[in-house]
Amino acid sequence: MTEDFDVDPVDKALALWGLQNASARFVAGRENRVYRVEDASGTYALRLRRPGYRGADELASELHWLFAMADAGLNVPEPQKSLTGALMEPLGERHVDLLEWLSGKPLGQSRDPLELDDSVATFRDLGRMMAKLHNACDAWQRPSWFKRCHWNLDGFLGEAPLWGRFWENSTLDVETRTLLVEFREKATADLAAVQEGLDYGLVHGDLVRENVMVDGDQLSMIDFDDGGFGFRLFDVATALIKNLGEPNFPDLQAALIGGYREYRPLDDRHLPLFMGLRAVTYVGWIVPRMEEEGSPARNIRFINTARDLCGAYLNKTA
Ligand SMILES: Nc1ncnc2c1ncn2[C@@H]1O[C@H](COP(=O)(O)OP(=O)(O)O)[C@@H](O)[C@H]1O
Ligand SMILES: N[C@@H](CCOP(=O)(O)O)C(=O)O
Repeated sequence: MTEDFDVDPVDKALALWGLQNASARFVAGRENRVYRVEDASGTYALRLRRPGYRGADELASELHWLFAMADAGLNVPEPQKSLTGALMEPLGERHVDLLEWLSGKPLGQSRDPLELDDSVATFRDLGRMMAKLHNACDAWQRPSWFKRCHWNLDGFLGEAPLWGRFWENSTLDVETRTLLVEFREKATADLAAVQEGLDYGLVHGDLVRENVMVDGDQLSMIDFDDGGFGFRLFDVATALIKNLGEPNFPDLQAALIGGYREYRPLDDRHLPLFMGLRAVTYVGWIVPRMEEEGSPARNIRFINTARDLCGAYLNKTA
């Protein structure tokens, strides 16, 4: 369903935060609708959350989590309270929230080569920031009603994976489908065998380049929409997967893991499994989005990455 969100709902939303005189510029709308809002009091990200993706309890959980992480000194956008003192407000069929606007620009775009002065140093910093996030998550006392998704065995590989039944993507050729089905079976057995020993807790879930902001030597994280309970290696795999084409990928990986280990232990023996798991999530994610602009090319890219990573995993562990 398309919605015609022009000035009206945005004005209504701004008024809920007492920002009726602020200027608002549309920034993004593929998932949530995001506006950059500015007035004398500061700059903010107004988010009209997409309907149907997360329940009100999950959205509220995300905001309380974010608030706690900002409070703990993490570089994340602090949610702003509305005039009623709430972190989010209902607006029609949606919920809206207002976050602190973080300075800088995204670390990169998925399809383009990285353009960083020192990509290895940046990935070391990213590893450090990720470990600090995991530490702060473990230290945080969650409210009893806290509810987020679970990136666990079922969430990746069960009958209804969080991002969809990747093996049923109708564009898969027979050979690739067979490979992904085989990966699903093997990954299920392997994850079941090792999961008890793996670091598990709250994870960002989508630390791709677009969700890491860079301002000078300062990094920050946005978009906790897919955050939930998960294996910490999932965050590592997510941060790495869109960089596989970088000529210095092994150095980026080593730097990320090295930076992480400065603040938190990390057993990376099962990283290839999580690279495969991360890759197949995208093959499922694209299925209901196949008609969107850019989707055919994205779909091919996701399938190729999954074929490479899952194929490598199966060959290595055969
Ligand atoms: N707090 C923020 N500070 C700065 N930029 C933001 C902030 N929140 C969102 N943005 C910008 O808006 C874009 C979309 O926001 P995001 O939360 O990633 O939504 P979605 O994943 O739904 O597209 C981001 O890529 C970023 O450019
Ligand atoms: N989950 C991503 C998928 C887009 O991947 P990309 O590699 O094309 O950037 C999203 O939310 O956009």
